[in-house]
Amino acid sequence: MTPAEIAPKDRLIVALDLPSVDAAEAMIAKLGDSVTFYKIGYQLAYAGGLPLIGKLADKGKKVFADLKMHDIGNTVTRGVESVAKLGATFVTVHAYPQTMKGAVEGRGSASLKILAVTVLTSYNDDDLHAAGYRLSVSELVEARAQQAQVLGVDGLVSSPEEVGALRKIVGHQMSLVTPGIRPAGAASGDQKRIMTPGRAIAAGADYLVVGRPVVEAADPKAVADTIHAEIAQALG
Ligand SMILES: O=c1ccn([C@@H]2O[C@H](COP(=O)(O)O)[C@@H](O)[C@H]2O)c(=O)[nH]1
Repeated sequence: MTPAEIAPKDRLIVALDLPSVDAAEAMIAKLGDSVTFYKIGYQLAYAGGLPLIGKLADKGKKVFADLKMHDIGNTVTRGVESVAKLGATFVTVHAYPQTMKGAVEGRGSASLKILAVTVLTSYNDDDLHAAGYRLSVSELVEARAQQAQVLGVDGLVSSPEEVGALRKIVGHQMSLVTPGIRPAGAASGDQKRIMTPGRAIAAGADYLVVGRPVVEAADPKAVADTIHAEIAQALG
């Protein structure tokens, strides 16, 4: 999908990092028409949140199943086959060659898009070295993007800091999805590679993932609306 084909409202993906389906449904009600795209990750998925994917899809919302799969290829293939039946738009896998190959096989011709997580946005070079990698964050993100492209993956998850370099590698063939988004003045928490919504869009990100700055806000809808306004301004 080219940037012009993405509905501006869909560019903000709100991470429903909440402890229960009831809490998630209350947040979705608060956000109302302001948010069209939601992300379900570990916290909600393991609290019984997977059926929300179909419920949200039935209401015309899009859902990103942030399951960050990583296992032997056959298990990833079968897992993605199951996720493809839930109604999600995106599912994540870690950007290891066997994992990405298995995921693309499991997707087959389904409409589900596979996103490969390049290097988590809470990691910097020191964290990668502590985990045994010799490459820097930017080198590893770029190497994994090249592998993902060859294997037929649909999109990449990276920090907005890498988006410019990634566009040069993958053009507009792959969607670039960026967590690590912080409105000016928001606490970074455990995120290490961060950018504001406006700068991330200007850098070329297709989708922005925002969790705590929205779901922990006193007025989540007001924060989501402000992010949309910043996105619109950056898009010109
Ligand atoms: O590299 C990654 C991949 C996924 N995430 C997820 O995005 C949200 C970000 O939440 P914030 O509260 O806005 O920090 C969260 O669900 C992560 O699991 C990521 O942050 N970085």
